[in-house]
Amino acid sequence: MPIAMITGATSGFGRAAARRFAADGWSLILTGRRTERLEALKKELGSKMEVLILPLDVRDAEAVARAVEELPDAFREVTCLVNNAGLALAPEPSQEVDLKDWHTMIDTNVTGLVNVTHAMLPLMIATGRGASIINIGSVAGRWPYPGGHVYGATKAFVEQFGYNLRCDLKGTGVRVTDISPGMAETEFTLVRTKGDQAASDAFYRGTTPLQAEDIAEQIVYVATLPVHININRLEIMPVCQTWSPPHFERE
Ligand SMILES: NC(=O)C1=CN([C@@H]2O[C@H](COP(=O)(O)OP(=O)(O)OC[C@H]3O[C@@H](n4cnc5c(N)ncnc54)[C@H](OP(=O)(O)O)[C@@H]3O)[C@@H](O)[C@H]2O)C=CC1
Ligand SMILES: O=CCS(=O)(=O)O
Repeated sequence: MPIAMITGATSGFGRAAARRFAADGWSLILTGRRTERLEALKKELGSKMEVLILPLDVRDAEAVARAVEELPDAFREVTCLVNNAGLALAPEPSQEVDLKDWHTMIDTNVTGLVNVTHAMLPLMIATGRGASIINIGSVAGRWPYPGGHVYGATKAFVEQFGYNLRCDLKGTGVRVTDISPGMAETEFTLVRTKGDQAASDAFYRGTTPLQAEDIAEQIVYVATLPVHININRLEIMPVCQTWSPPHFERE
C-alpha cells in the first residue's frame, strides 16, 4: 500500500487528509506537536492500516532530519508528502504586530516547510515516478488583504518554492503541487486569534466556509492522478468568498 506523510495531522486539513487517505487504504506517517492527538488518530485509524506517529515541531531542523533518518524501512517509500503544518497569527495591521508573531509564521510556514522538504527529498526521489509533494499554500499568497502581511508572504514563498522545486525535480518523476485554499473552518482562526473562540465563531458566522474534508478530498485527488499529470496549483474558495475591488483612499 502507498504511504503518505502528513505534517500537521493533529487538526484541520492534516487530520482530515489522514482519514481520507486511510479510507483508501494508504499507510500513514503523521506528524504534529500534540502527541495525544497523534495517539488518538493512530488509535482511530491504526487497526485498519499501518500508522506511524512522529511528534515533531517542523521548526526544529535537526529533529526533522533525525526523524526522517530514523524512519523504519517499512515507512521509507513515501508516495505522498503533504506539507500542511502551518499557521497564521496577528490579524491586526503590520504596524501593531508583535514581531514574535511574524517570526513564528516565517519559522513555521517557510523554515518548517523547507526543513521537512529537504529531509524528505531523497526519499521522494527514491520513490520516483508517481510520488507527489503537496504543499498547502493559501489564497492569501496571491490576494493581499489587510492583516495578511507576513502570513500571505509566507504562502507566496510556498507557491514559488514549489514551482522552483519542480524545475529541479525534472526527470525524477516526483510531482509538486500547491493547493491554495480560501476560507476554511478549522482551528486556523482560533489559532490566529490566540484562542478567542468568540472571534473565531464571528469570522465564520453567516458564511458557508470550506470544510477540512473538502481540502482532504483535493489532496487525495492530486496524489492519485495518473503519474504523467502534475497539477501545479489548485486554488479553492468557498462560493461565499470572492475578491474585492481596489480600495482608494479619497480626500
Ligand atoms: N483554514 C484555512 O482557512 C486555511 C488554512 N490554510 C493552511 O492550511 C494548513 C493547515 O491549516 P488548518 O488545518 O486550517 O489549521 P489547524 O490549526 O486546524 O491545523 C494546523 C496544523 O498545523 C500543525 N502545526 C502548526 N505549527 C506546527 C509546528 N511548529 N510544527 C508542527 N506542526 C505544526 C498543527 O499541529 P500541532 O499544533 O499539534 O503542532 C495542526 O495540526 C496551514 O498551512 C494553513 O496556513 C490555507 C488556506 C486556508
Ligand atoms: O489561508 C487562509 C485563507 S484566508 O483566511 O487568508 O482567506
